[in-house]
Amino acid sequence: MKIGMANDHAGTELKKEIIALLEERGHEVVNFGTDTKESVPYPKYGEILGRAVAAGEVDAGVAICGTGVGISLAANKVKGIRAAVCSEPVTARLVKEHNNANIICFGERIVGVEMAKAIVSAWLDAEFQGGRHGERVDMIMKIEE
Ligand SMILES: O=C[C@H](O)[C@H](O)[C@H](O)COP(=O)(O)O
Repeated sequence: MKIGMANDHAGTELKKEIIALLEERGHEVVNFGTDTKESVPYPKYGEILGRAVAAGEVDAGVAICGTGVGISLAANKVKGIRAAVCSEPVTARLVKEHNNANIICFGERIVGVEMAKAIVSAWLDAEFQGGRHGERVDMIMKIEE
């Protein structure tokens, strides 16, 4: 898959580890920045990633900020985006299986490197289950109309 990555200054270090994981797993990574610790606004990066996923420029996205929340709120404002904040892998699996989350988010100030890798792996390994979950996701997407 082609996976987009975006983060603010609070996610720069963890992003490097996640890019390495994604590349080890054979994915192509598109890095939308930021790549320094100079303070930048997370809404900008959430929006950039959200628009790239919604446009099909990338297949899915990983977003990091201090908590994962701010960047998820921004990404979720883009039509077609279901960005989910996770701090452990069970939720990460379920947001794919039940909610078909197309962006996974977490906080560098909240989770360690190994937990973040476990979150990303659980999300990538899971499959959307459709059925009743598909009907509910459709209901969410209709709210955008
Ligand atoms: O939800 C917001 C994120 O956690 C940001 O990364 C955080 O607010 C940045 O905080 P600061 O500007 O104090 O580094």
